[in-house]
Amino acid sequence: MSSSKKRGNIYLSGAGPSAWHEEYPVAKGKRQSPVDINTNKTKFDPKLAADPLTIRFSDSCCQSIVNTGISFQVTSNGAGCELSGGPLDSTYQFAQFHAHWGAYLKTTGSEHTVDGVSYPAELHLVHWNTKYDDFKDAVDKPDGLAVIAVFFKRGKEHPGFGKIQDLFSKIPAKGAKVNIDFEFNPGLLMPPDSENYWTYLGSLTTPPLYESVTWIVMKEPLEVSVEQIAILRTLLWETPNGVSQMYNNFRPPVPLRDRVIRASFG
Ligand SMILES: NS(=O)(=O)c1ccc(NCc2ccco2)c([N+](=O)[O-])c1
Ligand SMILES: [Zn+2]
Repeated sequence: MSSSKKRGNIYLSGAGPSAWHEEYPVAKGKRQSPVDINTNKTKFDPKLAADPLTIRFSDSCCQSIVNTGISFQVTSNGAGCELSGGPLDSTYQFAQFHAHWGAYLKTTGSEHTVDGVSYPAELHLVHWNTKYDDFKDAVDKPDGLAVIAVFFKRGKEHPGFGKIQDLFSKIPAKGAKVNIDFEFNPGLLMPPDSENYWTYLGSLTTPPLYESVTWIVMKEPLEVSVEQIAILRTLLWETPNGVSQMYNNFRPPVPLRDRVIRASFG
């Protein structure tokens, strides 16, 4: 058991994300995530448009949903769900999606920010590089993972995401897991325009913070209803004061250091 497991909630124990470097020195590394996307400093790269990002999802790729103790996670065997092109030099296979969100009536919640502005939540669709044997082999390699980040903004209801949220009541505690016995295509969670994105080399945003992620952050947010943002907080997690509603499970942006964020659009 790593000490962080004994401490339980990585966001609420000790000083939270600002103390992660004590157990994970890489937290102060050169390619950490998330970051603020300063749109005055991003650089359009025509090569990204020349070899368009190819995002393939299927109706049959989501098997189960689990409460990981810091988010929900919809897990996939990756069948028919692959990512290639754009900034990627090989084919990546879909593994899971989860999200990060804020507190009631707060504007924070996303991990990446755009010109210093947060969204209420951020979805992560995690893929692993098929040049490696499996996810576990890929997870700590510099080119091991590719994560698509989709910002959530308050607006009209998103019925597709609602079908996933209908399962939250079945996973009330850390480790709880249920099968998904209906077809769910994660492509439903992509914004209408997924041509425009930013990309940079970064890391996992929670311990062990491996510097193994090529981030692909969609410029256009996905609309979900204000009620759906609230339903995220009906998931439960352990806190130093007992089990309570899950929220503020996000790492704030860290320094960009010597990196340039590329844009697929001018
Ligand atoms: N917020 S994220 O998409 O960057 C993210 C964070 C952590 C992990 N994993 C934590 C981990 C890896 C090995 C042991 O434990 C993953 N992931 O696994 O895709 C994704
Ligand atoms: Zn995440």
